[in-house]
Amino acid sequence: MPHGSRLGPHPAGIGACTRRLIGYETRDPAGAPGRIHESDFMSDLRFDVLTIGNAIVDILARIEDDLLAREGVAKGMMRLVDGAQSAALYDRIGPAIEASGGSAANTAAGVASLGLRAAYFGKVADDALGRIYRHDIRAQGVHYETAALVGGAPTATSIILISPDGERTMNTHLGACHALSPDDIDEDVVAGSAVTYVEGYLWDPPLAKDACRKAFALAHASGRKTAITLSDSFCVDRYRGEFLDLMRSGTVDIVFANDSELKALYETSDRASAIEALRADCAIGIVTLGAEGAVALRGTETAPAPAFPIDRIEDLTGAGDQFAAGFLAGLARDLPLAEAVRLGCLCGTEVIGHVGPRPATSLKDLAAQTGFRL
Ligand SMILES: Nc1ncnc2c1ncn2[C@@H]1O[C@H](COP(=O)(O)OP(=O)(O)OP(=O)(O)O)[C@@H](O)[C@H]1O
Ligand SMILES: O=C(O)C(=O)C[C@H](O)[C@H](O)CO
Repeated sequence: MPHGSRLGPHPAGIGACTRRLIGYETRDPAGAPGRIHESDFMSDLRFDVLTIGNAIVDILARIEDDLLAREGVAKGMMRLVDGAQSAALYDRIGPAIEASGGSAANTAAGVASLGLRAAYFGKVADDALGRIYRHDIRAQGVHYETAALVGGAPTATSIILISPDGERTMNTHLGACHALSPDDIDEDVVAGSAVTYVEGYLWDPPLAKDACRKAFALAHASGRKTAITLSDSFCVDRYRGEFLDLMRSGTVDIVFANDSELKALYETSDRASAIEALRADCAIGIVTLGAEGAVALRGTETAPAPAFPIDRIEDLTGAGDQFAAGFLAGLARDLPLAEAVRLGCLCGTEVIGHVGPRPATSLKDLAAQTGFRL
């Protein structure tokens, strides 16, 4: 299929597509884009973005890099650990900060912080951390109704080691996330969401990929869009064939990768050729490039944006997650592609200025102060 043709003749983004498919226009007479109109309710479009992911409580601690060498973990990666390994590592770190996390949940929180409508599916246990997690994501304005796991593994945690340069290395105990299954996919929510976005990390627990495939099929059957983040270069190494198949079969429309995930996907060290391969394999591809900003690809269109300057990087946890929030919100609001990338960069910059994976300020206000009209 030619690039971009899955998005139809008006390559104006998710919001535009959805509105076209359901036959209404949201620009008000004054021309302000993206207002929620009565027609939204008539159309059954309930959410701008639905995300699905591993529901994880982050345990964030500053470390010196020699701890990574002693632990035998590569800086910047996510490694899976069991309960005993997690407990042993916890004993070896200094004081920590606990915060609700999980890559796709962080993105949903970012979308809500931007003032858009977000929903989330992810599995916690019926335990203290699970109750905190549920409170936090709802308090952040995200629709979250996934049933908690009763009588099984505990709520997932990730011990996130923050290096002096802000890079984060994650040690994730998936716990209750192993129980996420197709039964947790609320069909009405998928059908009522303009885009369903999942994290590649979901290919680790056994049934979650089936849940994703079910959600993707429902989304497309309802005329909605689908998206995935490749999550981590080691995750790409584990599931390269399946990720490429999702892209080349048209199961996912929008693909997010950072530089190392992109190169891992195409097994090359050459960014330029990998970018062209990504362009050919999906309707919209986005590559985040840390301090170099990011670039989006849609058919023959290439839309780069520089990173916003930042005085001091405190913690890189969640940079890609918040980038995705800004970019998806930009598409939902019909921003030009380069502006959606720029909004993604703005959201990425906010989260690296403090410890923790979710916004510490209103992204809606930050976007308005920076000149975005959402
Ligand atoms: N050093 C930096 N300076 C300025 N902006 C940055 C920096 N690092 C990240 N960002 C912003 O955050 C966005 C996402 O960062 P990055 O490309 O590192 O994603 P990522 O590797 O997926 O992040 P993470 O895995 O830590 O969530 C970038 O496109 C950029 O806008
Ligand atoms: O920093 C990242 O890449 C993240 O995706 C953040 C973590 O996944 C998340 O908060 C872990 O629970």
